[in-house]
Amino acid sequence: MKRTVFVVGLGLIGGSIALAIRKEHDVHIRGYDISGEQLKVALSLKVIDEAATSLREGVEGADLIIFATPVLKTEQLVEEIAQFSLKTGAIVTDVGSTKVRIVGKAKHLQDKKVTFIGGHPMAGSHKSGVEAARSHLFENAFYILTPAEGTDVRAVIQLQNWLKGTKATFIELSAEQHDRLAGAISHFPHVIAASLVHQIAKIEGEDPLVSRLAAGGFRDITRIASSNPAMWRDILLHNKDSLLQLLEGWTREMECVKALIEEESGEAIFTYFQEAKDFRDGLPVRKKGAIPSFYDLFVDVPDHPGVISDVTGILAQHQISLTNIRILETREDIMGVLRLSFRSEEDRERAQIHLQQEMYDTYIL
Ligand SMILES: NC(=O)c1ccc[n+]([C@@H]2O[C@H](COP(=O)([O-])OP(=O)(O)OC[C@H]3O[C@@H](n4cnc5c(N)ncnc54)[C@H](O)[C@@H]3O)[C@@H](O)[C@H]2O)c1
Ligand SMILES: O=C(O)C(=O)C[C@]1(C(=O)O)C=C[C@@H](O)C=C1
Repeated sequence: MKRTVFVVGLGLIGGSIALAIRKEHDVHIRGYDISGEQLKVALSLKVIDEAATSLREGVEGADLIIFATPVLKTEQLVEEIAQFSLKTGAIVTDVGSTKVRIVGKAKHLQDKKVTFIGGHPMAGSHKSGVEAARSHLFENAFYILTPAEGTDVRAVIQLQNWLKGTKATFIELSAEQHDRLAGAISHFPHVIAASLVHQIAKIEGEDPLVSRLAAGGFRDITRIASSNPAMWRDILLHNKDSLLQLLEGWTREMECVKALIEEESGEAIFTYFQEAKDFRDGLPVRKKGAIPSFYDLFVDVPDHPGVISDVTGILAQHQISLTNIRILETREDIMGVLRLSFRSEEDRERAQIHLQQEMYDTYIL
């Protein structure tokens, strides 16, 4: 008989995990979502095999239960299932961006003969919903697990085996360390991105030209400000202490920068940027995580209809797959720049050769 996986919350992450599990296991996937629409889409996209009508019904007989709901909800639901009948030996996990409060609530499951292991796949997107789910979303990303002290190591291995289709790299942290680090590398940057957008919105009130000029660097650094506000509200509320500490540190940092500018200390300003560049350039680039792995190729294209299909046609003709394509807006009035992303260095090299043969100017940054 097939084993049963129950996914609660069929959005971007729940859907992607379900697809990744299906790739490696012959399982029956049951889903539950508060939104009937998401459930319907998940069924029609074959992300799940069956829709549960309630949490109680969904957990029944499930071998693996995954919470992929917003973190405040997950905290409640993990406690709620403690009143239901759960299969002995089942593993319960979650994918929430915060861990301390969720893992704390999982203590209610201690007497239920199941094992709770907190989880957080460190990859995602600013998109939401099951339509955006992809089985390869977590490929090469870190997948943090936060088993509580004394957790049976066999359960941790079992969970990693369930999740091997994610092709992520598993790493174990305490829930506290997780929240401190995720606060610094993920939660806080989202606050900064949103604050930069607010700053421009205020300036726009005085000079509307500013948003038309906001391209390149501004767009890159604020992409994540387009993320789901409800999700980020919950994360900030959950990770309050780490974020308040980070905000204090950041305020001090900005005071230092302010002083450097006021004093017109050219050398110190140079060092400030140089040190940041050295650190960032030294971050691992072949993994998803702090810096995603991109094999980008830039192509100058004249601004005329059909040019994108010509470029993609050339790639298709040589069976080169793209992982992403984007028109950079900086030069829209003169000449377009296409940014093509590939899965490997080899794909990028082949694309460059074939596009150059067709007289396209290409370059790698
Ligand atoms: N988006 C990311 O980049 C990312 C990455 C890693 C982890 N996470 C975490 O994954 C979780 C889900 O995020 P997402 O991006 O998939 O969000 P999403 O909005 O795409 O999906 C969340 C789903 O949960 C459903 N839901 C909400 N309340 C519910 C309830 N009470 N019962 C059942 N379903 C309910 C929603 O209807 C929605 O379909 C969050 O905890 C988030 O912190 C997100
Ligand atoms: O790529 C993005 O859009 C993300 O914001 C993904 C991101 C991140 O901050 O890196 C967001 C939240 C998660 O908990 C993990 C990954």
